[in-house]
Amino acid sequence: AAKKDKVSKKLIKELAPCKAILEDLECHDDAWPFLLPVNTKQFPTYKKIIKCPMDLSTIKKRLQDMYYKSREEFCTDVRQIFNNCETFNEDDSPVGKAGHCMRQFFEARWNDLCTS
Ligand SMILES: Cc1ncccc1N[C@@H]1CCC[C@@H]1S(C)(=O)=O
Repeated sequence: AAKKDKVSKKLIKELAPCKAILEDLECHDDAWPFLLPVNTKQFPTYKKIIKCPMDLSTIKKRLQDMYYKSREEFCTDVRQIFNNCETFNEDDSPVGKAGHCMRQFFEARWNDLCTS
């Protein structure tokens, strides 16, 4: 039991900062395209082009459900949002620009963590 407790304590320590970063992403001015799963009724080709859809509400649920086993798994899901955005949207489109901005914001916050 002691070993398990140590692991879970470590995990809470690891994932608490992820929750803080997620909240900052959700309230960012440029988060509007990424708050919910892409509407495949509005964008019927999305499912065909994007194999691993991801969005901020899904990551929030995964954090709450203790789905992530490490900080890295959280980071991979966040980067998936921005990679999908680059695949589907033109760089100079409103959604494309928002994606580049949000990725920069995230990576800076992520670096703060890793060096802290
Ligand atoms: C992130 C994304 N990537 C490709 C196409 C569309 C979108 N977002 C749309 C634009 C605003 C919200 C909708 S949404 C998330 O409701 O579909």
